[in-house]
Amino acid sequence: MLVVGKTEEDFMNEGIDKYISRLKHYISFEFITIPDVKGGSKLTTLKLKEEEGKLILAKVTAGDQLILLDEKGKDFSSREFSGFIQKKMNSGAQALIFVIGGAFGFSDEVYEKAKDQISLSKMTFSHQMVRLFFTEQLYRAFTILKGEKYHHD
Ligand SMILES: C[S@@+](CC[C@H](N)C(=O)[O-])C[C@H]1O[C@@H](n2cnc3c(N)ncnc32)[C@H](O)[C@@H]1O
Repeated sequence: MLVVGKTEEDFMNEGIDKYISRLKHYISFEFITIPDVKGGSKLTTLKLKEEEGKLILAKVTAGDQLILLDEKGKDFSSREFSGFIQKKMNSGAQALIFVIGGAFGFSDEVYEKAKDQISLSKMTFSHQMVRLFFTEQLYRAFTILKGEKYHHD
């Protein structure tokens, strides 16, 4: 998973770490933080997104699948999302790279490179909150795939 900028709130870091450690029972999982762009506050929003976009794309190698978290993306139930993950794992991708954008979202270059866009809700969450919600949903997806008693519907 790739995120832009550090998570500042300890209470969120605690939650994110909890789900990442649970996730690691099922998959090899890496949480990569793209550092804030230097002098970012002096850049226009467009330029800032372009600079962040370059840093994001620099982490992607051939065979990786880029999947963006985006409020305008496709929405899933948790069970549907587990099916999506299973299909992706069967597709032979080298790695699935889920990306959470910065405060202003993604550049056009990042959208062009992305294979899929996933929405957690039509509402916009802070880029920090989404890290916590999404690590929990990923964990939930694996418990569904393994038939474990975590998800109930
Ligand atoms: C504050 S939002 C950026 C909003 C910005 N208006 C945009 O155009 O994308 C920061 C990041 O959090 C993630 N995000 C926020 N709400 C989301 C949602 N409902 N579903 C999926 N991702 C979301 C996205 O990765 C987004 O780039």
